[in-house]
Amino acid sequence: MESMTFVLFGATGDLAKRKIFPALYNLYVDQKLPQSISIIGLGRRDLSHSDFQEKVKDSILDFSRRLEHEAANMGEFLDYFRYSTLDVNREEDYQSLLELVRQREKELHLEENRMFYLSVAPEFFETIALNIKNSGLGQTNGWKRLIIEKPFGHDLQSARELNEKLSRAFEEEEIYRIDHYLGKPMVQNLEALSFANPILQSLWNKEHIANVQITASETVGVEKRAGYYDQAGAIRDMVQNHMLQILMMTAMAKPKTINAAEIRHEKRKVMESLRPLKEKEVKNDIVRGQYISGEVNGQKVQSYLEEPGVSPFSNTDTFVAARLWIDHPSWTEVPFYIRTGKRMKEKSTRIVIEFKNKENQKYKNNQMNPNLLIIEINPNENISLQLNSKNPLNNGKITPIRIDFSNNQISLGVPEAYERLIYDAFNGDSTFFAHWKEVELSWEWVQPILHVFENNLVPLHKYQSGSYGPAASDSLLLDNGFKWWPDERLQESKVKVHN
Ligand SMILES: NC(=O)C1=CN([C@@H]2O[C@H](COP(=O)(O)OP(=O)(O)OC[C@H]3O[C@@H](n4cnc5c(N)ncnc54)[C@H](OP(=O)(O)O)[C@@H]3O)[C@@H](O)[C@H]2O)C=CC1
Ligand SMILES: O=C1O[C@H](COP(=O)(O)O)[C@@H](O)[C@H](O)[C@H]1O
Repeated sequence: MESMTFVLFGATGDLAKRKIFPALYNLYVDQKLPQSISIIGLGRRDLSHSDFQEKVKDSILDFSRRLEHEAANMGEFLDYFRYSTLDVNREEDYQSLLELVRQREKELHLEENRMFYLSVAPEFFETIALNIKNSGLGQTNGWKRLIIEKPFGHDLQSARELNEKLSRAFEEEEIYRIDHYLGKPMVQNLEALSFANPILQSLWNKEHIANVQITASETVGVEKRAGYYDQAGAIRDMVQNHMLQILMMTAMAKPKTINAAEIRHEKRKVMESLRPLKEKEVKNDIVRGQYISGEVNGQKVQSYLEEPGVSPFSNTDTFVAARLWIDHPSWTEVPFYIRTGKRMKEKSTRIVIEFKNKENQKYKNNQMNPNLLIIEINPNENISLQLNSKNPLNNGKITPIRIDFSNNQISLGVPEAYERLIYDAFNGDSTFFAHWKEVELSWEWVQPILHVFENNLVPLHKYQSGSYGPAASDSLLLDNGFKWWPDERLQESKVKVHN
């Protein structure tokens, strides 16, 4: 791998502490860091190089997935790090940064490859990009790359403005937009699952698939992020990015070649085929909700409106479910359902593919369950197939059986999303980063929903914390003769019977 300088804006922040330093450390342990690298952290507060190295060390001890931090190795790793004080608005700070970058490039005989990671609030992106350009940091004899964290804009217009400003300093190929869902092993695996398995590939279309359900439910509430979340809601926080990215990865056609350009091209085609929503369709096809108090994992929790920092009159959505249609010959009349919410019964990110069952009528007196392919993304990584089979203990009645292809043993040693993504960015592989066109098309699709939500043109369904969300989200599927899988309300009612 080429030698480089990694410049981290926001190096004293939460994301750096919890994700970025541990990811860099694990890459180091796996010998996946460049042989020669200089890592420069930036923040407003005054820190010496060794203070900063101590912070990096603490973050690894607290958050690294592995504890192979014997002192000798740790010392070598920490020696890559230097710190420079920088206020994003002070031009002279970029000059000091440039001096440090050049000094380290000289000391370590590095090529002039520079990676800039903006782990700061998005309102700083534009200023930083401009200063990178004007200060000379961006003029190199090697390559330059920019990694940015979502949110990429607050709506379509602001996203376009942001992109336009970034593009004054960086080319599209130089921008790596992190969507950490694209770093999850099972999301990355979707492409292999559907295209490397002829059995599944032949079934991956409207002839055989009845509907697709994508769920990202969380048990946590708004946590300490009300300032951001109350302005964003689930629609911006999860749907515009993660949920639509999973949709693209699930519905894309087989690329001509498996490479970044072709995969991103096919993903874009999914978004271009996504049926746009007008106000009427938003009313029919979108359900929004907000949690009230309840019990999650045995703990009583307060309502969204009682959370610190949330406006007591907030109409912010903490739950969104939607029915989507992809107007592409492969997917005509196949509904895709998505839903995401906070303070729900379980933490589960999964895709369920329900297959059509044309043989159902042949078995009289036997209500058959559909075949399901269940792809569990988080917290478990697993693929399972639900089939129908005769049960010898029940007079040969046809009952569903599950075949599990559990990955849990392997997943213990699997790199985390940030490790995979940072490694890919080091290598210039943008396959699992969001292309601007994907981001723009996602905002275009979401924009009418923002309008309807902001003008309160649809009900805000209150749902109990610890539930499966508003019952109205079931109706989206019932309208088409389907239900969410696994059969959750049934499981819920069974639990109640046993109680
Ligand atoms: N935390 C998370 O889990 C996630 C965060 N993100 C995104 O990552 C980004 C960073 O988030 P997070 O780490 O949580 O934020 P924090 O508030 O914890 O950290 C912000 C960082 O920005 C620096 N900073 C603030 N103002 C300035 C300034 N004027 N000049 C220079 N540096 C400044 C701070 O340094 P100092 O105080 O020293 O000035 C600090 O290092 C955000 O865009 C967020 O949306 C995305 C996904 C998850
Ligand atoms: O980006 C975000 O994702 C998390 C959920 O991520 P996961 O990896 O735990 O599924 C969500 O809690 C957060 O609100 C959102 O900003």
